Amino acid sequence: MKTIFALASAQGRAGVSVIRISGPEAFQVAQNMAGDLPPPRSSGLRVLHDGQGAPIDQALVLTFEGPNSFTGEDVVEFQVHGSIAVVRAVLSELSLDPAARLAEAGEFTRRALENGRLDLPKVEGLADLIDAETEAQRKQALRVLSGDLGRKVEGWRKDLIRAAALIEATIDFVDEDVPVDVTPEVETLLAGVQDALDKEIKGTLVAERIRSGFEVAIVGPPNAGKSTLLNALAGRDAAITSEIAGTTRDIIEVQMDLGGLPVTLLDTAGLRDGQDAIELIGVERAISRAKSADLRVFLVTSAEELPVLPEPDDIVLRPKADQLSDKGGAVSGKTGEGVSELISRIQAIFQDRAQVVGVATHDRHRIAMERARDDLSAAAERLSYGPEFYDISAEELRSAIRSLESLVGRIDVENLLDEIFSSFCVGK
Ligand SMILES: Nc1nc2c(ncn2[C@@H]2O[C@H](COP(=O)(O)OP(=O)(O)OP(=O)(O)O)[C@@H](O)[C@H]2O)c(=O)[nH]1
Ligand SMILES: [K+]
Ligand SMILES: [Mg+2]
Repeated sequence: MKTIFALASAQGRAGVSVIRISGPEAFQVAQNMAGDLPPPRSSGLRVLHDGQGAPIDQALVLTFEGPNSFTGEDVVEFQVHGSIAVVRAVLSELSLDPAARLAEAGEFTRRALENGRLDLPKVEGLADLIDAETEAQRKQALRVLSGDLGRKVEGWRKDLIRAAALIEATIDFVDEDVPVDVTPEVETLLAGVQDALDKEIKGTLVAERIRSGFEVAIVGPPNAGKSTLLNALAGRDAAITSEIAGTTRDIIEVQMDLGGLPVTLLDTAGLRDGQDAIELIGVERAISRAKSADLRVFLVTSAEELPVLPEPDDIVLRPKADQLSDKGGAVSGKTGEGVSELISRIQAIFQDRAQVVGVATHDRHRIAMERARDDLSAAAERLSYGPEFYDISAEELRSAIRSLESLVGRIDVENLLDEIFSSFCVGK
């Protein structure tokens, strides 16, 4: 394994930049620049030199001896002044060392995985944590990174292995006429895992929203004040507003952090018939995006104006509250009346939906769990056909176990790695 190095902190000017070196020759490579290293798991101030002995910068040097490091290999970190020139000089000096090369994107994490320092969900959690922009995203990523999913999968796996063993034991006794009915215990084990899988599968769909954002579409007739409301919610002039009906045509998207939850607000074209061809395309898009959004805010003066049937959580408000004497259920983007109530309402709806998120958070998790669940129901059904089907039932259980193992990366990992690591940047 070649020793690798990279800038581990963000590119550009900063107070401090961190350069990480990992691999069997990390200590030697670091010594060539820093002289004597501090003992493992401690830090020391050193002057980094180039090959001619000229100083580059003063650095705080941290040493970690494998396997007790992020990658599981010997690791040295240089904390240097966060200057573009300093970082460039240190990296180019390191690249002159024949014992080391620049790391590829995600290569540190990949080594951590290969050395058993992280399992696959933890790698995904780490990627999510690095990408996290809101509180909900940070918490969700941390749950994955903490290894909860790996522990849960281990529990399910144990239950299924026990169930398979019970079935197989019965198969051995079938000829000997020993009446051991293990099916009640097997059924209980299978039902327990199936239940848990169902819950987690449901949660992954919402978890995906926490990562990418919940969509909220604002819909209503032309000139209802949709764009004005969007601007008020976003706190900036994201959409053009005017007294001309049919101002908005394309869908305008604004990303917001709503009480820690990522939300994408959609402003849509006013819904009406028989205008020019371009406006009609806008109306079609408005309707289809409104339907697929997670929530709709209708700005309408009467029920007849509703373009689609509201779903249970949807919010129906009357526009231009400032012009109404009865302001109940009305909002005004212009004066701000009712806007903070609307924000709280949207926030409460999504916080409520976010409750169902368990420890599985990725599409990859969902797909593996769905496969396991399908195998489990097949196994359970077969079991009920009687002893002649125990063989095939046990085989289906083993297939379910394999699906769960792929979830934590025990098997079938190689083809997944490239996909997962492609989202990492160099130095992670
Ligand atoms: N009095 C009052 N006027 C408003 C309010 N909201 C919007 N308006 C005015 O109503 C007109 C239309 O506002 P827009 O925000 O462009 O309406 P829209 O629903 O986006 O219109 P389209 O994009 O054409 O469908 C503008 O002249 C706004 O200034 C409000 O709350 N109160
Ligand atoms: K308008
Ligand atoms: Mg508009």
